[in-house]
Amino acid sequence: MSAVPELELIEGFYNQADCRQLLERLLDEQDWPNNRYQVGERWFELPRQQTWHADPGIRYSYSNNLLVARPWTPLLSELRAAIECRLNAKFNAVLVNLYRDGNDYVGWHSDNEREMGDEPLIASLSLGAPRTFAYRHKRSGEQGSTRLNAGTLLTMRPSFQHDWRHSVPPAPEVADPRINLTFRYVLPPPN
Ligand SMILES: O=C(O)CCC(=O)C(=O)O
Ligand SMILES: [Fe+2]
Repeated sequence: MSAVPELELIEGFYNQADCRQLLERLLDEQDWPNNRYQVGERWFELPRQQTWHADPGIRYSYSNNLLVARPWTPLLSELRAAIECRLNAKFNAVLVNLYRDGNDYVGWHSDNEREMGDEPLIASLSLGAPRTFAYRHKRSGEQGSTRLNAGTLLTMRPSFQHDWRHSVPPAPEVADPRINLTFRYVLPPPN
């Protein structure tokens, strides 16, 4: 259940034992890059770490120079297959975010890049420390939030990106890491 119809929550998509193992494997296997990036003359530091994996030929300009597409690892492919099967959907890319502790966050945004087309369906799997997922309507300002526990699969329907922004705000009391994977379908480049 969730407060807005554009979001669908499936709690316990993975059980707690599986979640612990998946988190450990991802922390260990993912090769987290340096999270500093440059825009013009200025350097910024991303307030989390992330890797981007996509099928061959898929290009995506999220955060411009930060995202170099990597191949799917066996573990990421396994997660993709399980989620595709449950949701009866297809994904060709995943953004893996590591929130090292409660100081890491993602600011207000919507995932509406042109490369995802007009109807972006995004599936988001959470592992590790529970964090708050907040959303705010672009026009009315209506706000809401939901807690994303380990093992929760959140589906964001296309209209969610049209009408709402979302964020995972800092939570300084959280000491443990969280990994979130957002599976996406990016349109192949035209040619
Ligand atoms: O960590 C989350 O739950 C959300 C991540 C997110 O919004 C994104 O990757 O675009
Ligand atoms: Fe997002």
